[in-house]
Amino acid sequence: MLNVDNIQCRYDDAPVVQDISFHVNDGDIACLLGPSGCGKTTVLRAIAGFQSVSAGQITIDDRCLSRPGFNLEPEERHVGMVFQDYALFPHLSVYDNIRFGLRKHSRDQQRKTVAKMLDLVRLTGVEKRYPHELSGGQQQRVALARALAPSPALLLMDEPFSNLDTELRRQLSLEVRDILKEFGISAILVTHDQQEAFAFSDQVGLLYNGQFQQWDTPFNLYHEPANRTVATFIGEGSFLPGITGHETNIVHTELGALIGNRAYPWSADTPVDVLLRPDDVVLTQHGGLHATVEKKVFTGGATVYTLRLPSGNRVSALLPSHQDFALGESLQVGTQLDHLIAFQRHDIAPGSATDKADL
Ligand SMILES: Nc1ncnc2c1ncn2[C@@H]1O[C@H](COP(=O)(O)OP(=O)(O)OP(=O)(O)O)[C@@H](O)[C@H]1O
Repeated sequence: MLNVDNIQCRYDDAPVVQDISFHVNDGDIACLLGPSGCGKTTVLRAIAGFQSVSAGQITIDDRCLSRPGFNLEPEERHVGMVFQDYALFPHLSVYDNIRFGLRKHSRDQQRKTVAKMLDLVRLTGVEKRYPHELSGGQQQRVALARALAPSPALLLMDEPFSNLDTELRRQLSLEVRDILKEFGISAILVTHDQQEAFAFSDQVGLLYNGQFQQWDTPFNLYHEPANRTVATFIGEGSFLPGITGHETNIVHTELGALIGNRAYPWSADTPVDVLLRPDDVVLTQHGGLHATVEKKVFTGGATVYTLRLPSGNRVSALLPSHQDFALGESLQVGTQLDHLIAFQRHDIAPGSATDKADL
């Protein structure tokens, strides 16, 4: 449906994002994730028509929206937008805010659409109120209703939940996802919150320094990171040094011989770093290694421990919180892995194809 083909955007003649390609299928929710300043909003603004492209093109259903020298007006794109700060008109009632994009429709049609939208965002009954008479969460629902009222082909959302407190943020983002899915609305979310990106989206693109590091499902970003940047940014994890064995799927580490399920491209005795997620590190009864509890973060159902291994290397372990270990306590730990993600150490530039292997 939406096709972003190799676009580049510039500010003051310097490229800010480049080589950006992805597509969004009908009814899919995509997400642009990345640290502050990596270019997420710039890509979103290019799709909305507020930012021109200096290379590549953007199309919706084969209709060209942008290419160098051509920028279809934002209002001609059939794209809705929801912003972080709600951007409601303060002097207009909820009713008038929602019907703002429906000025070409008949009064009767406007009334029916506004009622339908209020029902959709579960706000029926507040149409006469003004934005300042609503909570932040309610204002954002009105903004969503306003953006969806003209039936856009695509909804763009720029950090729409970040002005809300944590609990409301989680709750509203799940509700909005349900609404989009129920009505088959395609959308792109911009966020720097990884948990939000994972819970909300079908596909996530990780942007770093203006370039995509990986465009994939949340599951693959977590379990199959394409390079060190993705492995470091996504999820919690530690890199444990190891040496490849003579068998092409084994890495020898302090935590024992870790066995992957695929062959790696390196010769024996190559220094590598193995990515260990906190749920890969487990307590063992027999064998294993003694590790000292250095830090602990209680998260409710589980506790994340930072463990120091005899070598001084540190790993994280996610353990059920009913087993409560004290700082300084010694635990016997091992690993439980489905497959290995390893990166060759130092001698190849991070991010290059041969730098990484799934084992
Ligand atoms: N109008 C502008 N003129 C010049 N540089 C800009 C302009 N807007 C953004 N930039 C720069 O472009 C880069 C990308 O900005 P952008 O807003 O797209 O990042 P972002 O990933 O959305 O960040 P954040 O999460 O902080 O909103 C930043 O370095 C920013 O300083």
